[in-house]
Amino acid sequence: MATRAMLRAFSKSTFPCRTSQHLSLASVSRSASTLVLAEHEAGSIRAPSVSAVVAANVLCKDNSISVLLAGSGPSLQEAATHAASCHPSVSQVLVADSDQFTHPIAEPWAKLVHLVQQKGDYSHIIAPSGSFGKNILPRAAALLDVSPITDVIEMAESDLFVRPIYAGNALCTVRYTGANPCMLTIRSTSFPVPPTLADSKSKEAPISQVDLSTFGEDSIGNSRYIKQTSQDTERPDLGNARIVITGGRGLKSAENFKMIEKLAEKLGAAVGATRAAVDAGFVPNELQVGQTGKIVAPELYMAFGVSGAIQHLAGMRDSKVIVAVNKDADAPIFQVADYGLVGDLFEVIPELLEKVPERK
Ligand SMILES: Cc1cc2nc3c(=O)[nH]c(=O)nc-3n(C[C@H](O)[C@H](O)[C@H](O)COP(=O)(O)OP(=O)(O)OC[C@H]3O[C@@H](n4cnc5c(N)ncnc54)[C@H](O)[C@@H]3O)c2cc1C
Repeated sequence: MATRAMLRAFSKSTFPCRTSQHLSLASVSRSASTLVLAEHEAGSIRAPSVSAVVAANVLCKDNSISVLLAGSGPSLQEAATHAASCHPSVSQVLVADSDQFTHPIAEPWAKLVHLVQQKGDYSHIIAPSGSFGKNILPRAAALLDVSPITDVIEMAESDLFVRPIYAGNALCTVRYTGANPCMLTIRSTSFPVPPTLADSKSKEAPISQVDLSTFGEDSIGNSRYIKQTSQDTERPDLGNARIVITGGRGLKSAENFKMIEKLAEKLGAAVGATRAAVDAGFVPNELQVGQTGKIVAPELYMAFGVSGAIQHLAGMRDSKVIVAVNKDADAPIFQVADYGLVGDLFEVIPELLEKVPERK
């Protein structure tokens, strides 16, 4: 069985596809002052937004990171307090408090970014590469007349970034030669929050309100908030979980998929799925892992009845330890697995459920 280490070495060093899109040789000199667009929930800024601060810190060693939060009500103020102490490099938190931001709709947010950029003249604007950042950043970039760079996994220099292309099979180095601001979405799995940071109580940055007096009512645009549905809050968030248990088409039905959920419960894990499992209606599409789903990099990724299509691997190949169970010994998932078991998942999962102790 080819080991994952071999595959990684192949794709990251000897694979001939590390491309360079150096648009011009002239390097743009910037003194970095970065604005991070942060998403918050229940009075805290979300983990991917803290990763965006970690990424911003690679650019700005001189503590000049501003965090922008928008919303309304008391939970916004709680989130601002959290943002103010989430990383020692945060120099200020900007809060836009208005009913227009109660839901993260892209149009008013993009207009807000435009307004804040006009006042702050930031060299970089960074958002995490989830649905929040992917929704807002391109619109804000259009308003600011710059071209964003998405899915950055490495900040090589303040204007040189690495991002995956072809479903993660090649890495592309891009030099930004446009005008300020350089707008980026970052993959949070590539900028993990150091555990020591979560434990430490860092200094509190000042919090100030964004002046919205010039912010018109016309920013609502064509989008309308209908409702938000989210996964069971008892379970860890798929994007940040330490363990992910994924089921594929091999599970055969939504009823059988419940075995995956039971195992995840026992292990305190998040549940993932392949696109085939989602398309077959076993689980909702928020659980999809892969090129067109979520990108995960947990400590442990267990895949049951997953063939290992390239589009699926694009979302999980950076997991620390990969375990695969498949009845087909030639399934491509075994090429990236650290531990592989050729077997019938309908025998393996019940046995695991029996042997794994209940969580206290
Ligand atoms: C543009 C594009 C984007 C895509 N994006 C994604 C994406 O984001 N995520 C994604 O996952 N896919 C994505 N896909 C789809 C992808 O190409 C595959 O079709 C999909 O990942 C296959 O899912 P699967 O492994 O569950 O199903 P299959 O490929 O059908 O594999 C099922 C596996 O289960 C095994 N199996 C069956 N029964 C058992 C059993 N009893 N015990 C053990 N093993 C068993 C089989 O041997 C087989 O290997 C995308 C495709 C395209 C074209």
